[in-house]
Amino acid sequence: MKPFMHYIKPLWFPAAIVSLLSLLTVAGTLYIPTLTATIINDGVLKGDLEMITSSSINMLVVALLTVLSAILGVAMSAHISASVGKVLRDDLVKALQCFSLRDFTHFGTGTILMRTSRDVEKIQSVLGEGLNMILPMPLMICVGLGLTFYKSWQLGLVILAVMACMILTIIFIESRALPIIKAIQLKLDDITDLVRDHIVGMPVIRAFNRRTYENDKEIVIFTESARLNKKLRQTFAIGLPTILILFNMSTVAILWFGGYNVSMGSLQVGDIMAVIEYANLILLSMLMAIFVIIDIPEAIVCYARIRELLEHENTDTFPEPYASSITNSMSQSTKHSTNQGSYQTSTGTGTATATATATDNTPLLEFRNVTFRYDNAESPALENISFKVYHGETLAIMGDIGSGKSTITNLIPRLFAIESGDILFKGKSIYEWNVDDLRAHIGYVPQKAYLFTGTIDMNVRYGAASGQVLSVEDVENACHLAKADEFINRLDGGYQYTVSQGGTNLSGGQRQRLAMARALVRKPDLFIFDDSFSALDGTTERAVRTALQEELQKDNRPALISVEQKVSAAKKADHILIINRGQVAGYGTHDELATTSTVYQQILASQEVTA
Ligand SMILES: Nc1ncnc2c1ncn2[C@@H]1O[C@H](COP(=O)(O)OP(=O)(O)OP(=O)(O)O)[C@@H](O)[C@H]1O
Repeated sequence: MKPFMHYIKPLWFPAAIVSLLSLLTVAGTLYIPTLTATIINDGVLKGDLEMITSSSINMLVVALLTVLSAILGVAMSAHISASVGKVLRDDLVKALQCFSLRDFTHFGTGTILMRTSRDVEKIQSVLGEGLNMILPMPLMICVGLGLTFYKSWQLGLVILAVMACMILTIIFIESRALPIIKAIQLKLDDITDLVRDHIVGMPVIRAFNRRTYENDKEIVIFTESARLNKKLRQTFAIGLPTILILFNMSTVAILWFGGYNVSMGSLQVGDIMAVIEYANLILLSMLMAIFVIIDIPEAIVCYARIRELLEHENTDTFPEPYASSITNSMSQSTKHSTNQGSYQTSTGTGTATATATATDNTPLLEFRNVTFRYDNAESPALENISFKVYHGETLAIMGDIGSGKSTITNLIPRLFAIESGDILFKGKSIYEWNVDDLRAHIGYVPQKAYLFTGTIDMNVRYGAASGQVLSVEDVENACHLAKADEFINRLDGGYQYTVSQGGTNLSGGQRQRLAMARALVRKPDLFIFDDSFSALDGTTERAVRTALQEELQKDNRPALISVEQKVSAAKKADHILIINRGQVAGYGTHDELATTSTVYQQILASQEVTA
């Protein structure tokens, strides 16, 4: 695990200033009671008014300087903790961008959200408070105890004894609290998952009157969380009064031993006042430091949880013969680059660029005996899939629900890695492509259109490949092709209309059209439309399909792979791929399949289409 100091190192200068300021604060804080003792012993008891006045002025100046250095120290430590928090969050975001889709499923949304928010927050607060509270503590103890022993060794021993009792109490509390803290953190992850599910699924919950059912689930998890929190508070409740009692007992013991020493003539009254003040400062400083120290184990757990994400190796495997070369290149590449997607920037054995042109006979895309399995699935979702798509061609994929159509489309931009076989793009395995370059050639419209918080313009521009500069006309033209311009112009602010998270303030059809515009603006070589037309009305669908056909005639002759539900749409494609239970059940034109494929014949029959 990368040591935490790695994050502090670049901040050595502000850290050094905080240390210096805390030294000044401690010196000033301890100087005040020393001065008090002098005022009482040499001023008050001897009736020396001049001495009292000059010492009081001194005390005022020292007090002001001490306050100033304390304020500066707090400001500096806030700067350090905020900077560390920022770097940690940056690292986390970069690491998450390198996660495969499997990895997200493996960890779960709740824990990822908690680690990037609450865990970082905890580390930040413990670091900030630690610099303010823990850093001055050793100095306060050493100098405070030294001054006390100088005045009276018996009083020094009293403070030491109280400190020892305090430490034992804290160790006892902490050993009981730590397992509860860990359990609370796991529960918080579950709560985040549950609440997120409820917010996203609220329409379904309401429509099906499942409020009570969901409430019951909430009650179980919230009750358990409340029980753990109560247990934690009870654990602390035993300890804190004990510490306060020890605190007060120290004053009583100092007065008792101090009074005895004064009566024996070995101590002055002012010294007792000073020692009480030293004891208060030492114990208070210890107490405040302990409050932060109590939080350190929790912060360590948080850091370990964060590191688990930061150091997580992408779990996707690669098909032979690319596995070893990709693994090697991954280990050499800069980890956690900022590319969006599953792998590091230089995954793939090379940085292949287009090796075939529109006039070549090389297929634009070729699946060669591809087999793919989802995590922990007993049987593969796809088995031995083979087909080719050429430039300018349209391929419709059809099949039953859950037969594997979307899975095929997801494999092309390497959202998942295949188990065996190969997928070739422009004659090169997609595993030999630099993943960013590969994706730059693909305009992907997922089955469920997702939009990001921001403007419509920003969401469409999201489709730009890296380095591609888009003009206003490019955005408007893509929206026109996707027939999105009609509704955009009716919205308040048009292209600057604010889209809420996920695009929930737009209809399903509007979201789908923007998702298409996002793919079109990229001007890719391969369009992948995963059942993207089903959310559109008939007129819009026809208009978009016509516009898309015109795009396929452009100079770069892009191809289109489209998952289709309706035979009426699929029959216009150059080829149709029929998938049944993860296997190819037919490939050919509509006419060919209508006579050769029983699965296609069943689809025709179900849609009452005659061959
Ligand atoms: N992320 C996943 N993890 C595990 N299994 C999955 C995952 N996604 C899909 N599957 C399974 O893989 C199979 C193929 O799913 P896929 O989504 O490709 O089907 P589809 O033909 O596109 O279905 P639909 O017509 O409903 O969109 C299904 O049996 C499904 O249960």
